[in-house]
Amino acid sequence: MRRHAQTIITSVNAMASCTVNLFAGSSAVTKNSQLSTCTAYDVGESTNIKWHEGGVSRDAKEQLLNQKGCVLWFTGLSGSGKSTVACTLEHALIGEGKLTTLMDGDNIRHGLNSNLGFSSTDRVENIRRIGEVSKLFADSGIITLVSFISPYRNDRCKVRERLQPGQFIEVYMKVPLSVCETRDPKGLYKKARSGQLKGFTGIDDPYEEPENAELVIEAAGPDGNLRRPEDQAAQILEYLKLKGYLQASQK
Ligand SMILES: Nc1ncnc2c1ncn2[C@@H]1O[C@H](COP(=O)(O)OS(=O)(=O)O)[C@@H](OP(=O)(O)O)[C@H]1O
Ligand SMILES: Nc1ncnc2c1ncn2[C@@H]1O[C@H](COP(=O)(O)OP(=O)(O)O)[C@@H](O)[C@H]1O
Repeated sequence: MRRHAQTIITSVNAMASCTVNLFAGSSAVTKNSQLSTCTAYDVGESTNIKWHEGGVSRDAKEQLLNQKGCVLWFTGLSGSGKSTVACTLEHALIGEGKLTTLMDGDNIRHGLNSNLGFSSTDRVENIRRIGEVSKLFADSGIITLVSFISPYRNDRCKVRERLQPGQFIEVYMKVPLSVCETRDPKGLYKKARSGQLKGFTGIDDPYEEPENAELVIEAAGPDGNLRRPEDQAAQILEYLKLKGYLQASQK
């Protein structure tokens, strides 16, 4: 009962700051009208909408889970190991008693984003949409792993801007094209090289490397040998522990 009351107080306090963060990162927000009880806004294509305040705060959820909600954004060429390492890391986090979710480009394109292809316009929308979904998860205190090529720097920056400072952790799978191409588990590089597949990232579509990624996961270790996915995932887990993501803020 006491804990319940505390949670409610925290939520009410959080409501006060809600309006400040309301439209952070949104574009084209204009006041539309003063309705009888509230102010209505136009946002993008949506008109006469109002933000509903008063949900349970992120902090209350983080206390419940004893972790900090964040987005681990894996980016890199096809075959760089994004899915493998994200998956390995997710298992390790669950082993530590943490709540996670994992969104993978290939899988999300089977459902939510099945209406998108690989034109630059569609890739932009793919990343915008997943950026928004990942924000919803992170704002619920969940450690959110996102594994998309996300080739354009500007799109990744926009997702970062939508999140609170420290909530977006860019993980760059820095694996040379030659290594990815040798792996080629789906035979897509072969198809792209032969001209059967057009607009393939790294071949005839650009990949813009991150400039300030929180984590750069190198393909090879100091001995020059290729690193194992388990070791790459361990590097990320260590970072999360060191930076305090695996516990809630102290009260
Ligand atoms: N033209 C082209 N370019 C790049 N990748 C292609 C393409 N066509 C299909 N695929 C397959 O789709 C997977 C990448 O999807 P993403 O949603 O991560 O791509 S993006 O972020 O919108 O660029 C990617 O999966 P991964 O290999 O896991 O990265 C490919 O299997
Ligand atoms: N660290 C690694 N060392 C060797 N092979 C790897 C490593 N990480 C991934 N792989 C292999 O490379 C291929 C591509 O990995 P995947 O995780 O599907 O990459 P992506 O999601 O970036 O396309 C798979 O066959 C996987 O088993």
